[in-house]
Amino acid sequence: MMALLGNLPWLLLSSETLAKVRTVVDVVLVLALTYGILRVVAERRTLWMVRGFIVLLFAASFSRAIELYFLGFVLHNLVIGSAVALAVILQGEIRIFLEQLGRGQLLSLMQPVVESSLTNDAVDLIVTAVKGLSQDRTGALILLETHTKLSPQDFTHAGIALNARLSPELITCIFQVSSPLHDGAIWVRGSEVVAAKLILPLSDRTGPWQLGTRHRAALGITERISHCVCVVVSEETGSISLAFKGELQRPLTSSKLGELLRQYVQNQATETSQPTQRRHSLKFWKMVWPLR
Ligand SMILES: Nc1ncnc2c1ncn2[C@@H]1O[C@H](COP(=O)(O)OP(=O)(O)OP(=O)(O)O)[C@@H](O)[C@H]1O
Repeated sequence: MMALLGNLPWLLLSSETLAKVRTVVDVVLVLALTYGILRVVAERRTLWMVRGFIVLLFAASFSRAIELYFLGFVLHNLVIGSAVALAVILQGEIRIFLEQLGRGQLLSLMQPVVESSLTNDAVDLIVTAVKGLSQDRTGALILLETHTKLSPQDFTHAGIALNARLSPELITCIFQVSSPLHDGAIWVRGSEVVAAKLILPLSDRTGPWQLGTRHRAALGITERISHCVCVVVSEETGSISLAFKGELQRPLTSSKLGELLRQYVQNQATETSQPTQRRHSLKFWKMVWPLR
């Protein structure tokens, strides 16, 4: 009886309408799944891969729908190959996705991406360290996350994990030439030094100055990823530079560096204090469409 009552609304619909409803539900579910996956994947290059995969998937389905069987066959096999490659590359993200599914936290897939922040306190500590390094002409490369997490795949080599509390003494110590960790960059998230000895992707640009590899590494990572800034101290001259979105500001005094970094903190706070709903839709469209 209950089953009959439950089926009543469906019985009232014609089979044609039912087919249309089913198609709409099907499309909505696929879009929701795509949205969920894109929400979990915060990192830009990973997002490119996932987006490429989704395009391939749609292309394969579309070519079959319009009966281009040979193209459909090739695309279908490409999808399978890419799925295997993605499963290997995106182990971490897939694990998070499956964990959330397993815990029944479907709604959390729609939540904003977890954000980590560069704080004014962290800026003060970094500026103190940079001031000392600059005076001693100790070369340094400090990568700072701003409002979205970086991941080891962003780097050419992810270095050595530290997960240590940020302090001027720690930074100074790491960059001493005698330290086994001094070569490469350090990665700072909030008030933590996540890792040292990172190798960053190099930029092809040399700019008006004949830039060495330390500065080109700062440009390289900030060209590729917009949610980070990179502080460079030149070993040769002690000059301080700041890279953001592939642009280098130099030479800076330590107080100017502090001022610029606090501005980033301020911008980040403004960005994350937008009404949640608007932020969701903006982030979604930013993810689906505009990546440089
Ligand atoms: N891809 C990279 N990622 C991270 N660090 C790097 C990278 N390439 C070079 N470095 C760091 O830069 C150092 C070499 O700096 P180099 O003299 O070539 O650059 P620079 O920009 O002229 O810097 P400086 O003015 O300090 O000499 C290396 O010892 C290493 O610590």
